Amino acid sequence: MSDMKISDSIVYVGANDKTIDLFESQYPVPNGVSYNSYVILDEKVAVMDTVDPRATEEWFANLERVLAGRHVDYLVVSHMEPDHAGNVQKFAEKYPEAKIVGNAKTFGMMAQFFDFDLTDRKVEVKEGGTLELGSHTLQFFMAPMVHWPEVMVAYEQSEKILFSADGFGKFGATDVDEEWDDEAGRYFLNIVGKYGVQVQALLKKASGLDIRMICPLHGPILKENLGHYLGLYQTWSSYEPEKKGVLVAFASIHGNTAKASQLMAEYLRENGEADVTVMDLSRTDVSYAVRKAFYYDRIVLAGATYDGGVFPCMEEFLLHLKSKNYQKRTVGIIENGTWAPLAGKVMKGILETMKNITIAEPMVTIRSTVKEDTKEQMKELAKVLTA
Ligand SMILES: Cc1cc2nc3c(=O)[nH]c(=O)nc-3n(C[C@H](O)[C@H](O)[C@H](O)COP(=O)(O)O)c2cc1C
Repeated sequence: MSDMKISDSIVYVGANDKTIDLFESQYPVPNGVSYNSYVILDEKVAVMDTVDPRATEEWFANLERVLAGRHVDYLVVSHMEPDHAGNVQKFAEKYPEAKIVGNAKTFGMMAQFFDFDLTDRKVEVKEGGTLELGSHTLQFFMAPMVHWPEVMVAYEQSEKILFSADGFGKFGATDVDEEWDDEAGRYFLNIVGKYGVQVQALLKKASGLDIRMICPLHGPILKENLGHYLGLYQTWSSYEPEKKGVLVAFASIHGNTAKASQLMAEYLRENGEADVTVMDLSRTDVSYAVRKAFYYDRIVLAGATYDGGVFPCMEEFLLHLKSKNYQKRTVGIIENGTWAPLAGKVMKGILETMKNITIAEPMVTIRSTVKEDTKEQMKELAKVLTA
């Protein structure tokens, strides 16, 4: 990849990965992912994070070219997750003159991941601490659990750049032209979503800084319209919906619950609901469903009964939502069962363990296929949900 100039003194040296199957062994990334890394060239030279071991060679080649023979003074490690810190030991061996910058927790983890001598090489920073590079000064702010405990972000004071670690990250390689909100939302809500309170704390610290540019560790560098991105982070981290609308998410074995879900969407639209999305949980990766569930203010869960419980893809979806702190939403429930419908009870049971969830009545029970009486129940539920 060609070097990307961030400014006269700052250069991008990261790499795009378009061959990875699942990011974090879990998330499909149809447009790949980038592992961002930056070099600040001043009287002192600082490298901001390493990259995933999948991109080691490309990163070292980028780094060498940009350094053009200069020594490295500091490697700043924002956190120890291997997709960014995977090359810390290799870097430390290749650049023995470089000091490693982290906080107390970073160094505790570094010893767990690696086995190299940090004596005389550690620069331990604390909240608000600074690192002088010449005309550039990095100031560090701790961002615990956004999304690992040792995370810290760095604010470069002269150019007003926030090196935001995984904050403001996005799936997708940097050379792919795609809209930011959806893939950044899927990244945030699935990966950092659980830690809304901690993200709010970081946003509060950021509000005291004059930020002109955000350099995250995944996805594009944000240079314009920063209020848009900060606003979305505010919405996501406070678990507020992005838009008024309904997700109808279904788990159907033989297709009847799927048909009922399409019908439910029709009834919602007939009641004036402008934005309704229907999703097949068997055939949609759960990370997209989680993103859409947070996007809207309401959801209808339609699940077939399966072995005395709910069809597993619905249960998995609900457990993901619970682990990401899904809350502040109204939920309608449709269950289907042929001999002993139980899916509704199971779905309700999981929902009741979440905060601020309102379950809309009536809960609809379908026995195998939709009949007139179930149509009436669904129409009633649609009315309640759109009231
Ligand atoms: C393996 C399997 C297990 C099932 N277990 C139950 C059950 O415990 N109770 C029940 O009422 N229906 C059970 N059903 C029936 C489903 O709930 C049935 O598919 C549903 O009523 C029709 O909806 P669908 O076409 O969306 O799958 C089961 C179906 C299958 C294939």
